[in-house]
Formats: sequence, structure tokens, C-alpha cells
Amino acid sequence: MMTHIPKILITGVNGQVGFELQRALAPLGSLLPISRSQLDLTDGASIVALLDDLKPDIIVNPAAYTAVDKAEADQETARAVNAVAPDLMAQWVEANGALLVHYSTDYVFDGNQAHAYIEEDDVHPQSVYGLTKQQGEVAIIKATKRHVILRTSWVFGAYGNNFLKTMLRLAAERDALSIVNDQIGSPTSASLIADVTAHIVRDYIAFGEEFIDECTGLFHLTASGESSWHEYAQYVVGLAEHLGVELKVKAKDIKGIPSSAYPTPAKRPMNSRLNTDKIKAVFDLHLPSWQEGVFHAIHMIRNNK
Ligand SMILES: NC(=O)C1=CN([C@@H]2O[C@H](COP(=O)(O)OP(=O)(O)OC[C@H]3O[C@@H](n4cnc5c(N)ncnc54)[C@H](OP(=O)(O)O)[C@@H]3O)[C@@H](O)[C@H]2O)C=CC1
Ligand SMILES: Cc1cn([C@H]2C[C@H](O)[C@@H](COP(=O)(O)OP(=O)(O)O[C@H]3O[C@@H](C)C(=O)[C@@H](O)[C@H]3O)O2)c(=O)[nH]c1=O
Ligand SMILES: [Mg+2]
Repeated sequence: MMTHIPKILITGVNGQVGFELQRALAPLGSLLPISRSQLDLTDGASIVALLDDLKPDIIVNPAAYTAVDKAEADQETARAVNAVAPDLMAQWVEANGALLVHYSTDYVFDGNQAHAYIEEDDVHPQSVYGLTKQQGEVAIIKATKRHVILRTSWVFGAYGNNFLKTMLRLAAERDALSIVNDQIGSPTSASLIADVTAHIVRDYIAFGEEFIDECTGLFHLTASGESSWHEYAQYVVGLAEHLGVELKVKAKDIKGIPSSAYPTPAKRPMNSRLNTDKIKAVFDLHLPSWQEGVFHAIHMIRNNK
């Protein structure tokens, strides 16, 4: 049990997960929200100087280079943000007896396996984004035991940019929509990721070194259930229709297409499904369906219009 109010540093606070973390972690300690304007994560020396100055008990690091296609032509920046910055945070945490909570992605896998991936499955990234995220995982695991890495997938929320909001926009603007139907995964809300993070951080605050010995490591965290991007788009647009949002494209008219018909600079995995048995068992959690998260986000977006 910590004898003082824990200082919790959060990076990437203008991102989807960083935004929700400020809500979910608020009851657990004194927050140090850090945006890009306060700390550029490509500047390693500044990262260490800021940590030495603020001395957080817990670093929660959702900041990342997440532009998957853009990363193909910008490997250096992606590596700095996704691999070097987390490495420096992990080294600092090790030297100062803190905890690092970090996030990774389904895109570390090639997606060629038929069943959902477990934490121990071999990684084989197919994109620069996936590769640099994998390098971040490896660096953290090498630098310190004092980490929790949450691998998640297909993140959406009312705040920030994501596929769900792109679909609402395109369905309102365009006359037709074609979406890939052969990539399968689990759309996961930023608020679920933030809430689960809060449960984990609370356990660390309560149990300290016992937590470090028994609960740290790599975990898969997604909503329950699975979907193709096409089925997900249909669900989003169908729900918006049901709520009376004016759209040019109806859910039933969204066309399913193979990945080969939608060429992108970065290759995405066909199977993005992550097995979440470990996180549910270790932290005694129930993970709601992806549809519940979408329902909540669409209501929030609609009420903000
Ligand atoms: N989005 C997704 O679908 C998925 C995400 N993940 C992982 O989850 C985590 C959270 O993702 P999410 O919240 O969606 O990401 P977002 O893209 O919404 O947010 C990322 C944040 O990182 C910040 N950032 C990027 N580069 C720098 C930099 N050089 N210096 C400082 N800050 C920087 C961005 O700042 P700014 O706002 O100024 O651009 C942004 O606020 C990441 O680790 C990501 O890899 C995993 C699976 C799926
Ligand atoms: C816009 C659009 C996309 N697509 C396809 C392309 C792609 O295969 C899929 C999703 O497209 P996006 O570019 O939005 O998704 P993408 O940026 O690849 O999303 C990924 O982001 C990173 C950060 C992660 O970690 C992953 O878990 C995943 O969420 O939908 C269509 O088929 N039609 C369309 O009109
Ligand atoms: Mg994207």
C-alpha cells in the first residue's frame, strides 16, 4: 500500500486512450497529463529529464505513432515513438522503482493463424507500425519486470479519430461504401481499455511489490466477440440509422470486398483475434461485447452533434 498519493503520469492525452485514461485514473491518484506540446517523444533526452523532474510512481503510456499507412514511409519517427521512447520509460521505471503501463497491438502478428492469438504466440509483424510496436514490447520486457503491456485491437471512441467515426462520415458523404470483409478482429473501445487500466493500476497501488512479483507482464485486452471490418461498419451505420442520423448509404447497402480489392501501403493481418483468457483470469475481469462499446460511443457522438 502506498503511503502517499500516487503520481500517475499519462502520455498521449489528446489521443483516444489517453483521453479516457484521464477520466478513469482520476480517482486513483494525482494525474500528470502530458501532451505532445509538453513532451515530444522523439526527443529521448527530454523524456528522461521530464521523468527525473516529475518522479511519477506510475507511467501510463498510450502515446504512439498510430498512422499505419504513413508509417511505411516514416520508419524513423515511428521507431522513435513506438520503440525508443518506451525503452527509455522502462529503464527509468526500473531505476526508480515505478510501474510502466504500455499498450501494443494485434498488428505485431501476421494474422495467418486460424485461431485467436495468445500472448506466447510468435510475433511476425507485416507493417512498419507493427514492427516498431513489437520493438517497443521487446525493449520494455528486456529493461524491466515492472511493466504491464496491454495488447489491444481496433480501438474506437467518441473522442479522437477511428474507423467508427470514418464510417459515420463516409456514410453521410458518399453514395456507396465498400469495406473489406476478410480481416477479422475485435473492435475495442478506448473507455474499456482505460477502465481495465484503472483496475490494474489500483491493484498495483494496493499490493505494491506483491503485484510486481505476480501480476506484471504482457496481456491481451480486447472486447468480447469478433467481427470483420465490413460487419463492424454495417453495425455502426445500422445503429446510426436506427437513431435517426441522416445518411446516404444504408447499412444493408455497404458492400463487402476482399482485402485484395482495397490496396493499402501497409499490410494488415487477416486474423487479428486476440485470446483474452489470461487478463480475465489474472485480474478477475469480465470483458463486454464490442457491440456494447459501439452502442455507447455512437450515443455519445450523436449527443455531441
Ligand atoms: N488506434 C488503434 O486502433 C489501436 C491502438 N493501439 C495502441 O493503443 C495505444 C493508444 O492508441 P490510441 O489512443 O488509439 O492512439 P491515438 O493515435 O488516438 O493517440 C496517440 C497519441 O500519441 C501522441 N503522439 C504521437 N507522436 C507523438 C510524439 N512524437 N510526441 C508526443 N506525443 C505523440 C499523439 O499526439 P497528437 O494528438 O499531438 O498527435 C496522440 O495524442 C497505442 O499504443 C496504440 O499503438 C493498439 C491497437 C489498436
Ligand atoms: C476507410 C476504409 C477502410 N477500409 C479497410 C482498410 C483496412 O483494412 C480496414 C481498417 O482501416 P483503417 O485504416 O481505419 O484501420 P487501421 O488504421 O489499420 O487500424 C489499425 O490501427 C492500428 C493503430 C492498430 O493498432 C490496429 O489494431 C487497427 O485498429 O478497413 C475499407 O475496406 N474501406 C474503406 O472505405
Ligand atoms: Mg488508422
